[in-house]
Amino acid sequence: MLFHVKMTVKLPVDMDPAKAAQLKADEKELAQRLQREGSWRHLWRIAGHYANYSVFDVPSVEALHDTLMQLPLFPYMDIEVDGLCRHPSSIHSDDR
Ligand SMILES: O=C(O)CC1=CCC(=O)O1
Repeated sequence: MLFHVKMTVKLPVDMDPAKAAQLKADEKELAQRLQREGSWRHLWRIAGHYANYSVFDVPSVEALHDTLMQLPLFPYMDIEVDGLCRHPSSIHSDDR
């Protein structure tokens, strides 16, 4: 199942810079592992915002929820999710 996810990062302005740097490093490590494994299909910065648009390919809504919950930045993000399905006019033979 494909999901379009918007993540907006909202770190507290008074967060210890070392803690913020560690969270970002941990987030990057997990995000890159999930990309290599194939479940985090796309990761795009939204220009001008501390936010991203991502596409996840996971077996279920529960799997998406579990994945998002384990992100180190999860407590500091607003997350919006849209489920995706094939458009009848799409010319692509698979969902990539
Ligand atoms: O910077 C972001 O948009 C949050 C984030 C997601 C994966 C990552 O490495 O950072």
